[in-house]
Amino acid sequence: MNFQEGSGSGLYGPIKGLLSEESPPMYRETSRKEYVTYLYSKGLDGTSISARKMAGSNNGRTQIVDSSEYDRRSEVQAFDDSKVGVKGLLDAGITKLLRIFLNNQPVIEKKSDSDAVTKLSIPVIDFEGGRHFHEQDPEVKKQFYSRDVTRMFTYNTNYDLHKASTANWRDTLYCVMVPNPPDPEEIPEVCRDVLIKYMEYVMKLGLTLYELLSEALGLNPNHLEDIESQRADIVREIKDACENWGFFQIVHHEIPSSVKEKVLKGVRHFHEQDSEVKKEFYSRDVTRKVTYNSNFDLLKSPTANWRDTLYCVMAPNPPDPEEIPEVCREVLIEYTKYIMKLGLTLFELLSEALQLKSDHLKDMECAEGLFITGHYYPACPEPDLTLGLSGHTDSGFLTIVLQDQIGGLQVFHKNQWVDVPFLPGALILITNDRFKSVLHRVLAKNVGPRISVASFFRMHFQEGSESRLYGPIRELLSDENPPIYRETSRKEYVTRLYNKGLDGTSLLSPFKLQK
Ligand SMILES: O=C(O)CCC(=O)C(=O)O
Ligand SMILES: [Fe+2]
Repeated sequence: MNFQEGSGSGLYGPIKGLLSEESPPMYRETSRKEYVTYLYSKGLDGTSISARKMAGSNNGRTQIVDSSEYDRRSEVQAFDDSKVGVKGLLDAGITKLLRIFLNNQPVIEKKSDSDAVTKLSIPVIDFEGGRHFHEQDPEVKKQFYSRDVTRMFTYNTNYDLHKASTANWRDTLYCVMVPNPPDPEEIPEVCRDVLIKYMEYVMKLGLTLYELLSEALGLNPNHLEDIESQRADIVREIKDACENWGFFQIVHHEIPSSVKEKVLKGVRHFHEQDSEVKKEFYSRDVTRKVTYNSNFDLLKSPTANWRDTLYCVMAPNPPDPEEIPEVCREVLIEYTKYIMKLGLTLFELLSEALQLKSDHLKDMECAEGLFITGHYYPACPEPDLTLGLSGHTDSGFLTIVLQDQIGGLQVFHKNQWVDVPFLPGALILITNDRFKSVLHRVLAKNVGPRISVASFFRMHFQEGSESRLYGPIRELLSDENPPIYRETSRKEYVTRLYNKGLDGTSLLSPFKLQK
């Protein structure tokens, strides 16, 4: 807290639960005021302070293919029997796409036509706000220049200019954001919105870190935090994103960059192994926990996509580690732990956003099943004639997608396809049911490979109890809000997905009740 915030009389000292005769206190108690005053009077002196409509617009190029002109089934089968995937086709030097990849939707807009792609963009937090403040006209900035530590917003050069032996080459904008947020009008306009949003993310990250630090000290996870109120802001943002987009990007989550880089690399290594090594995994047997193939729906869908995938059923019953390809074994196991944890956090926030108790979605077993897919989209010789992944809605309760820097993922929003830009460190999340289940696809590109890892929270065929039925959450139903969908079992639902393939239509529509 800053000077003027909170109770002045609270004292802080070593956590009592950590003290004993062998570990007597090493530091005396102090008040916030004494501590922060000391910081300001000392300055930085080098010492410790000890403290995606489907047709889209028609102005693009169209591609119509009559699939009855050739024996599609046997060409598909021949491709499947080769077990080399689209990567194998590229490696063999093809420069023209096999017919099975040509898009036979009645119309597909030319994807590279930027006018056909919307100017709408996924809400992303602009972290440039701080820089804009400093690059304003000095006269504008002067009104904030102050050393009055009771002001919520100030700007100056070296907060300790008058105390420190050496001044530093730096100007700073200071903002006291919680517990009593300033009136937004007090925040410099050029960075107002971004500071407010940024604060929300930082508060959330702080909570997580406090929990981890508490646990590292062997204390109750809530020991170090009592700033839970900030969670309400995140829940509000999530509700808004889920109702309006069915999609959001998250930054500042708990998965270390190193783990994300390693899992993308691991998936790439798997796909770039010798075809003979990969063939032992090539299968369409949905009862196997770890398989690899090109287009899970190759034999059902109207068009093949330019993509190969490694599939791993990781929860509730993980495979024997030996079953996971060696080149990505360790990292997939590690990534699973992080994704399960992040999933639990997201299900809590989503439950709250639905005004249910935090554990509601978890208690419904939404977080029990995890199906991880490692996609490989090689550079495509004719990217305008096919797709990396046809338009679809996902089959799980929630999907967390990690994509690399190549891009190509799009979501359908307000009758337009919107690009999902690569954000370093961002995860992409797709929600189902009351919240929008967003239609999305991946473009094929002439650069690549593009790697992505999509983690679906859903059980696979053989997992969990077969009799369990899923339908609209009862607590969300009322006379004004009658159920829109009928109940279904996991088996019926997943079987439908596999029988239907990705044909550009919503997976949920067959489960709609008649009006
Ligand atoms: O590769 C991507 O970015 C998206 C993958 C996806 O939507 C899926 O696997 O369902
Ligand atoms: Fe998807």
